[in-house]
Amino acid sequence: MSAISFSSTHLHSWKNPKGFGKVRKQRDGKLLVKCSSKSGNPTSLQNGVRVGVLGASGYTGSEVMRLLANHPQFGIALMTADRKAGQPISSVFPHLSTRDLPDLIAIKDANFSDVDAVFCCLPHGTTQEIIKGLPKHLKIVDLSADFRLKDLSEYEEWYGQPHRAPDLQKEAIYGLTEVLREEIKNARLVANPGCYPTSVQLPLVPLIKASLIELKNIIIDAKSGVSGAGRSAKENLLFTEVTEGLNSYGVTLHRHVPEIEQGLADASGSKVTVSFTPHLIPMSRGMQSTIYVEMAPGVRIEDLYQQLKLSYENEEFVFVLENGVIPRTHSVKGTNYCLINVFPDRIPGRAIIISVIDNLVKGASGQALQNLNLLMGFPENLGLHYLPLFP
Ligand SMILES: NC(=O)C1=CN([C@@H]2O[C@H](COP(=O)(O)OP(=O)(O)OC[C@H]3O[C@@H](n4cnc5c(N)ncnc54)[C@H](OP(=O)(O)O)[C@@H]3O)[C@@H](O)[C@H]2O)C=CC1
Ligand SMILES: CC(=O)N[C@@H](CCC(=O)OP(=O)(O)O)C(=O)O
Repeated sequence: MSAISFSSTHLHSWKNPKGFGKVRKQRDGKLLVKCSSKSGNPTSLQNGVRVGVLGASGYTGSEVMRLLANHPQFGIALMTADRKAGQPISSVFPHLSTRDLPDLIAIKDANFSDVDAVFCCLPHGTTQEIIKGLPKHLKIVDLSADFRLKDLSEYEEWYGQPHRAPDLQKEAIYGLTEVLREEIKNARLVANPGCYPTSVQLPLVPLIKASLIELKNIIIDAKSGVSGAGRSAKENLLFTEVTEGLNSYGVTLHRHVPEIEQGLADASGSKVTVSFTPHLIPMSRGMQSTIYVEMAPGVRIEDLYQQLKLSYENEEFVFVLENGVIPRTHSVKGTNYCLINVFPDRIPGRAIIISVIDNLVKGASGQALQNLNLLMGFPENLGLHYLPLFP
């Protein structure tokens, strides 16, 4: 299989992009998703899904809107913000000015009776209180970390506060699509994975399930573009602090450690402890996890490679590159792809795995759209046909 190929379904919906725009109710009560751009021809769609974007003035919110521009079934019914509530999207995100979108409003002013589903793109901590107050008919994909950890005491330990919506937390399904697809289809609330945990679990889960690697001595050296930290102003994110340098952070303490360990423990059936060090690199988006593992006795590098190839041969968004080809963040920029490869370490018995994603797409809004497609009964690839921006 070539590294990047498209099925005919891809090409069909890629060539005929409809959708995106405001949702309006017609006199006969039928739903009209008015799909238009200021520069393009309006098209309309009956019985479309009315989507709300909570936190639409942030990076993941804006990425949801970019992706929905290619979606044939979802229309944007409402968009919320906090400090920027009351502003038109064109003043907050000039790059979306060409689109006919609702103005940003505060969540307290939102009417959810005309909405079917929401992307919740809010800061973790505040999210659980907000989701607790949402009507029960809504399907929700939450991009924050609030509902990812199954063990509430672990949540409290790593997030420094007791969980304020424990019942909802029990209901939530972890949204690593390629691993939990069947559970996600029947969920109401999906906890979309963190970006680092996505880039780490996609290569490791199949290898652990096949008992090809040891559960000890897993070392993850991960690097993220600055958009991973969100759009709000922070001193450590100033241009002067970030440019021309590499900044490690959260050494041994990052809150993605328990999320990664939870996913790997689910795959193995026993406890897993990892070394994980994230770094901020001077680029806007993109993420690489370089993972050092010990192979199980008698296992060869070819076995790891074949297992990964086999696990992902029918997956659209996860690709194992040709032997020896090094995954690069440039190759996934703006796309929902995760590219993986595995290399023999010079230390006998060890392997080096490299995994790259775009933190804002497969690491956040793209995977969230993949999940909402499943929740609403659509093919999971709908609206996700983007080739990378390269170079
Ligand atoms: N950035 C990334 O790569 C990834 C992010 N995530 C997670 O997704 C979520 C969103 O991240 P991101 O888009 O980067 O964050 P941003 O900081 O860019 O955006 C946050 C959004 O939430 C709104 N908001 C902030 N506080 C409140 C509040 N108290 N009540 C209501 N709305 C509020 C903001 O409104 P306003 O602008 O008006 O203040 C803004 O729209 C976070 O939980 C993050 O951890 C997950 C994976 C990757
Ligand atoms: C560069 C950067 O700061 N990245 C964020 C992770 C973003 C993400 O995936 O995280 P959550 O959804 O779990 O918040 C961080 O390290 O906290």
